[in-house]
Amino acid sequence: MSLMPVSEALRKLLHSAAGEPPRPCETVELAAALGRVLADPVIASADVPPWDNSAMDGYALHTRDLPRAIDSGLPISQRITAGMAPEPLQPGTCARIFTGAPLPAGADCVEMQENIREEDGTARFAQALRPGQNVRPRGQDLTAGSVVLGAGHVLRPQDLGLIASVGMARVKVCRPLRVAVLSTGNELVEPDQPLGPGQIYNSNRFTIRAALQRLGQDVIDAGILPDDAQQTRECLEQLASDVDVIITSGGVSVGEADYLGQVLRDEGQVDLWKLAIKPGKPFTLGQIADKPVLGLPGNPAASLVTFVLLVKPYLLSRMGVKRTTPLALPIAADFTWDKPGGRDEYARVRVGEGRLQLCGSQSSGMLSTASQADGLALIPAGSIVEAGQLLDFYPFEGLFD
Ligand SMILES: Nc1nc2c(c(=O)[nH]1)N[C@H]1C(S)=C(S)[C@@H](COP(=O)(O)OP(=O)(O)OC[C@H]3O[C@@H](n4cnc5c(N)ncnc54)[C@H](O)[C@@H]3O)O[C@H]1N2
Ligand code: MOO
Repeated sequence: MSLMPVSEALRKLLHSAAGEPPRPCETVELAAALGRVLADPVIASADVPPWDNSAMDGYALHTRDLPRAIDSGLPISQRITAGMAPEPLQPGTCARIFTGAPLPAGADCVEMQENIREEDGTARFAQALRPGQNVRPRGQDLTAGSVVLGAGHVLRPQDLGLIASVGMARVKVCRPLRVAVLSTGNELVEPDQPLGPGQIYNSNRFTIRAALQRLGQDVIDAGILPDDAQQTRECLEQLASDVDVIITSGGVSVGEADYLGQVLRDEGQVDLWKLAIKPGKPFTLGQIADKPVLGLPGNPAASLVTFVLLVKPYLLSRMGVKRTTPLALPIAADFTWDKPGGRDEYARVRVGEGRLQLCGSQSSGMLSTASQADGLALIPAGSIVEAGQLLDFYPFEGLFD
């Protein structure tokens, strides 16, 4: 059976997300809006800055008075600090002015104080200035009525500052999704419990929960589900009545105990399965009782990679975010890759001396190499890599934000 290219899987995921009802929204204080998704565009109600102001500590004057300013100097007729409302500048004079202070009417430029000699209330200028020099004009940053940020924008620290700069204290944002996280497998035990024969600790639960928290979603931890068809069916149906999205790990491959996939096929529907991605081939998109189920493969690295590359764009799209694909940076490989694979491989890599270095084993059962890595590098299906070749690098910072 041929594997579905990742691009096609992503298209289907985003199409499926677009078919869901839009998120309800809520109004939050700006200080609590970090990472939230704007529900409405933010429009500037006034110009920023609201008036022309000085970019330097110095002296404001009109360029027409420059010949005299250089020749014999100009009397200083006022002193303007930030926060003051200045008087209009008397012709033939200059004003002492400080960074951020409003430019007085009648002045059109500012000279920095390092270039001025001040003596007995007179400022002597040394050089010519252009109109507008060292002046930050009204509306330089934003003009009244312009779109400050569009709907679907994920708010970062600089965005909160920008919104505050137009005087807004609250924003309308999308309500987070209720997302259930379900771990499947008889072998799983929670940390702090003794390990019995054949058992391992449930690590995916923590990776996935934390990744969802980073995205600001409401996480419902549904615990561990044993490998049992009846319990899988009941658990999925119960979760479907309670949450917006179900994310599972494990049980989606072809094994006899891979009940997650089986129950979806028998009781719900499977829209995506078997992708040309490594790690992560058995990633599944399905539905149960009309609720989406995103089935991550159990192998920890496969779970991580499919979360950041497939689940995250789906969730962002559900939240109304427009740009859902992660930012890729072209960086030269410091390794060779001789055997072309049949799937797009997302290799765990470090950046050392500006080049991508493989982080040891790329086994999908290993998580330590993911923790050593700075991000993922794409080695496209059917490709070899020569040292120095540019690869798309996806830093974890961008993948998890
Ligand atoms: N005959 C085939 N076997 C497998 C194929 C295949 O195409 N044919 N695909 C392999 C690939 S690729 C992957 S990836 C895995 C995924 O299988 P499942 O999603 O069904 O996952 P499990 O079998 O339940 O578990 C796989 C592996 O991961 C460990 N695991 C599971 N859950 C957790 C957890 N919460 N925390 C830590 N580790 C977990 C589990 O113990 C297994 O070792 O299938 C291949 N097989
Ligand atoms: O996704 Mo599996 O981990 O490709 O080997």
